[in-house]
Amino acid sequence: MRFHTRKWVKPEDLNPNGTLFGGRLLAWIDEEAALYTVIQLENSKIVTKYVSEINFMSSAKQGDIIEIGIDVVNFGKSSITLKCVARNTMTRETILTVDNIIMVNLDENGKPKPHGKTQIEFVRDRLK
Ligand SMILES: CCCCCCCCCCCCCCCC(=O)SCCNC(=O)CCNC(=O)[C@H](O)C(C)(C)COP(=O)(O)OP(=O)(O)OC[C@H]1O[C@@H](n2cnc3c(N)ncnc32)[C@H](O)[C@@H]1OP(=O)(O)O
Repeated sequence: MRFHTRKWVKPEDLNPNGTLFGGRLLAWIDEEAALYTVIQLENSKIVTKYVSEINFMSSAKQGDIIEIGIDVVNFGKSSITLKCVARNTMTRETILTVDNIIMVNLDENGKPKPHGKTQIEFVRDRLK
């Protein structure tokens, strides 16, 4: 799994207990999954369709740095299934895992559209 994104936990990211607000982390993950999908499917019209169980395993505090990793579980016809791990850079503890995030490729009318992709592509390979 590749960890592309880092986030710094700031005061506005905390819950009343003083630890990272779970909803904030989920928003970061949704954004990361959307960007990953846009790049892989080469289409900016995509949506989050389904998110499986989310397992919060540890927390983070102000000043911690969070890394978000995404990997592809499956390429469907119009969908792509991703999995995600968020971890604390300093402690290397896993903060949460999400087994299945289903993103759907859309046409101009907002209907599912086949994306034609079957494997992860890297930008450097597209340039060849
Ligand atoms: C350098 C780059 C710069 C880029 C710079 C621009 C960036 C720009 C980003 C903009 C992107 C932001 C995105 C942010 C993330 C949101 O905020 S998304 C907003 C929240 N999500 C939504 O509003 C989605 C609302 N739902 C829908 O519109 C419809 O349900 C959908 C998604 C069109 C699907 O319609 P549907 O009739 O259910 O379609 P259906 O054909 O049954 O299923 C489609 C696929 O989904 C699968 N599926 C459907 N339901 C399920 C389910 N419950 N479980 C599993 N799979 C399912 C099906 O199996 C099918 O997969 P395939 O077999 O085709 O692979």
